[in-house]
Amino acid sequence: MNKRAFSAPGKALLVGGYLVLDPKYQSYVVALSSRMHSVVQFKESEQFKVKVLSAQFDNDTWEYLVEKDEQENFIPKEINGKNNPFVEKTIFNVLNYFKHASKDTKYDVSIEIFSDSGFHSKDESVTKSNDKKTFNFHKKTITKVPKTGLGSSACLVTVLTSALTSVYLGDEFDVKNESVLSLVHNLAQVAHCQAQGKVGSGFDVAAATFGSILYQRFSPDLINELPNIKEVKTDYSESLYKLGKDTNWNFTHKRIHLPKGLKLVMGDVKSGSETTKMVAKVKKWYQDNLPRSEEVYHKINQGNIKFIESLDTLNKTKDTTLIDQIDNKDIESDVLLEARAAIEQIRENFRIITKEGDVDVEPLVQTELLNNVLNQSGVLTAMIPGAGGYDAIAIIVTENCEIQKSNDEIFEKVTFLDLKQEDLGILEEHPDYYENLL
Ligand SMILES: Nc1ncnc2c1ncn2[C@@H]1O[C@H](COP(=O)(O)OP(=O)(O)OP(=O)(O)O)[C@@H](O)[C@H]1O
Ligand SMILES: C[C@@](O)(CCOP(=O)(O)O)CC(=O)O
Repeated sequence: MNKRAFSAPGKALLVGGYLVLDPKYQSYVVALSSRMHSVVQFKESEQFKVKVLSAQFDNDTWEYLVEKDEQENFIPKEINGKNNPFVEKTIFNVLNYFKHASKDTKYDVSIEIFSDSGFHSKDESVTKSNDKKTFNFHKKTITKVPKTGLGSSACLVTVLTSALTSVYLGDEFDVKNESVLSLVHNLAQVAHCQAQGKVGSGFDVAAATFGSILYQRFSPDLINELPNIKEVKTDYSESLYKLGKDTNWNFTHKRIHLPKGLKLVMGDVKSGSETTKMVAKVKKWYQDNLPRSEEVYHKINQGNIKFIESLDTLNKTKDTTLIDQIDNKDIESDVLLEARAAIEQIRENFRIITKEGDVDVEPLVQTELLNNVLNQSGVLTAMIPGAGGYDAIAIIVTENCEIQKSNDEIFEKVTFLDLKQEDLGILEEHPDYYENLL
């Protein structure tokens, strides 16, 4: 049996929350060292089967028999009554994409999923390791273990898409090849949207695939226009093939990385904010308050762009005193002040939405926490990532700064996550590194 392994990173949307849903706005998405992994093995078989095992979550297993409907579309059917829409939609899309190329070849595919500890609360878990990797094992099924908000479903879909695509493409599946990444991205976006039942901005799947990026979304019509095979009797694979391979998705995913000497620190505060409800409330506030709401978005966007530009300037600067200025709480340089002011402009306007829209984008407790964080030495700036709410904070600090070890009572409710910014998205991993975890 062939055996290969892949991984994809979690994400933090540092600037661009809500605005990223509109293709006209840019966002700054950081990929994280917390990764999801897939280990895939397959052989040709009489019966088409895909088995996915996520042993860390009480040995969760999903086993699909793949059959064809009247229109010859591949339909995965779970045989033990277990449901995981993200797994099912990924299998559905990858298999139908390759339907024509694969002719009638049937496979028996087995995929193991491994998830780095950053994605879920470690409470009540035990670690298992070999000399290469350590993973946390939970007593509960995946849906019962609290998440930290790093985008586990997007990473899962991305590594599963990689695993299944590698079955079909063999040696041509090279994750250093941009067209391979584009194909995985396109198929993973489709599967993720279908599993979520909505077309989000897709920044999480884009970061899982391409790594840390400036992101501007694709048009939601691309996915909305795919046929719904429950309503229309049609060959789905034809439309999907065009969308996966021959369509220009027209989205931005330009590589970025944090400036030298700086690092990202993420703090998990308390899970509980529901992104879908928050997005609905912010959209309602926006519609009810036009044209003023557009001005608020405009100011947030100005802040986003100022932040992106100041990080770009920092990436190019030769000024060696800047890190000391941050460490000594003596920030004088224009570019550092600009980066701070940009985030303040974004936060100020998110607080307007919070108040007027009655939606906790930057609730008072988070405002107080972030303001306290800004007073610590070594801190350049701090924000609520993504949709905001009570979930998390993101802090950009100097490499020497050890804020995550602080005993200051302001961090009483904060659990710092053991992760860092990473440049790359999908990586090919060594399949043996996942064996004999004890
Ligand atoms: N390790 C895993 N094994 C199997 N399924 C997983 C795994 N991680 C995530 N999933 C799937 O993803 C679902 C969680 O997706 P959901 O969109 O609710 O959270 P998320 O992507 O982590 O959200 P956020 O963007 O807020 O971080 C799980 O219920 C499960 O179906
Ligand atoms: C509010 C939104 O812009 C970001 C949500 O980000 P997160 O899942 O909170 O990291 C929604 C989206 O982009 O799909």
